[in-house]
Amino acid sequence: MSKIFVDACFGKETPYTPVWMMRQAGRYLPEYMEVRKRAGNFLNLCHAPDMAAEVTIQPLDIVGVDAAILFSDILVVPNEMGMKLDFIKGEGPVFDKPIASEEDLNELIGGEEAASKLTYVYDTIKLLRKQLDERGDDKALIGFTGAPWTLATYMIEGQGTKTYNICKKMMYSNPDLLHKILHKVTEVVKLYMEKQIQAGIDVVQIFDSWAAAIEPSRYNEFSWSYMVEIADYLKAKYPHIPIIMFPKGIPAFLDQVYGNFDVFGVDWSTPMALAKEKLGDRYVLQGNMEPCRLYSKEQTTACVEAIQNIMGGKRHIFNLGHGILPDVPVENAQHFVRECQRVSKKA
Ligand SMILES: Cc1c2[nH]c(c1CCC(=O)O)Cc1[nH]c(c(CCC(=O)O)c1C)Cc1[nH]c(c(CCC(=O)O)c1C)Cc1[nH]c(c(C)c1CCC(=O)O)C2
Repeated sequence: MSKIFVDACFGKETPYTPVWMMRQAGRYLPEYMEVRKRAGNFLNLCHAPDMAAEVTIQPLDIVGVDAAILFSDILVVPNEMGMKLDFIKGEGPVFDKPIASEEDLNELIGGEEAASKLTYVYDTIKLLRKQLDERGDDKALIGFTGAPWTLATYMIEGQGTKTYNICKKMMYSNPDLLHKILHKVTEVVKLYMEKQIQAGIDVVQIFDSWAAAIEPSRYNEFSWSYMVEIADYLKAKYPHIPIIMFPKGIPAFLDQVYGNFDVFGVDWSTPMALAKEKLGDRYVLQGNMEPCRLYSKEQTTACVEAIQNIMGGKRHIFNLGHGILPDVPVENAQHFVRECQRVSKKA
C-alpha cells in the first residue's frame, strides 16, 4: 500500500492534501527540549539513534503531521568530511577551520569514505523504519540533505553569514575552487542520499536554504545544476522515491527551473499563484505559508484558505514557506495542521 504523502508527491489524487512543517522537530516542542537535555547537546542528539528517532516521531503524535522528517542536520556531512563542527549557543553552527584554498579542500575526506562515516544517520533511519512500520499509520519518512551550495557557504564562511562575502569573493575571483568544493560535496551527497534510501526513507528533500544569496543569472551554475545532478543520480536508481527541491527565495529563477524531480518547495516570499503558473503543470508544489503567520490562529486560517483556493487540492502538499520558529505556541502549530486537513478534505 502506498502512502498518502508519497502519492501526493507523485501528483496522484489523495483523500486530503497532506501537510508537514519544515523544522517540525525542534525547540517549540517541550518534549523535544526534554530529550535534548537528556542528550546533553544538539550534536549528541544527532549521534544517538534512539533519541533522534524519538524526536523525529514527536510531531506526528503531538501536531498530527502526515510525514516525519529525519532528525539530523545538514552540517553532519561537512563534519564527517573532516571539518570540526560546534553549535555555539546564540551563534549557531561554527566550523573551526573554514576552506580557504585547494590544499584545505584536499585535506577533506570525499566520496564513499565520507558517506560511510554517517552510520548514526543510517541507524536512526533503520530504527525509524521499524517504528513507523509497527505503527501502521501511513506516515512517510522524509530524508534530507543540504544542497551543495548551502553546505559550501558554511564550509567557506565557517559559520552563518548575512553577506556571504567570503564565498562570493571566491565565486567571482576563484570560481574554479568553488566548483571543486561543490563537486566534492556533490559526490558525497549523492552517496549519502543513496544510503539514506537504502536504510529506509520514503522521500528525499534537498534544502537550498541560501539560494537567494546568488544572483539569478549565476544560480544554475553554482547551485541548481548540482542539485539536478544529485536528483539525476538518485532517479536513475530509485525512481519510486520522490524528490523535493527546496531552493529558498528564488522567484526570479522560476522560469529557468528544470530537472528530473517531483516536488518544488515554494518558499514564503514567492507567491503561490506565480509558482503554480510557472511550474504547476510540471511539478507538484509544496508550501508555502509564511512561518510567522503561526503566531496568529486567525492569520493561519486565512492563509491556509487562500493557498487552498489557489491550489484547489490538486498537485499540492501543505507546508510552511520555511522553518517553524522556536517561540511558536504548540497549539498554533496544531491549529495549522488541522486547518490544512479541514479545508482539503474531500467528501
Ligand atoms: C540551514 C540549515 C541548517 N540545518 C538545516 C538547514 C536547512 C533548513 C533550513 O533552512 O532551515 C536542516 C535541519 N536542521 C534540523 C533539521 C531536523 C528536522 C526538522 O526539520 O524537524 C533539519 C531538516 C534540526 C536542527 N538544527 C539545529 C537545531 C537547533 C538546535 C537546538 O538548539 O536544539 C535543530 C532542531 C541547529 C542549526 N542547524 C543549522 C543552523 C543554522 C542551526 C542553528 C539555528 C537554529 O538554532 O535554529 C543549519
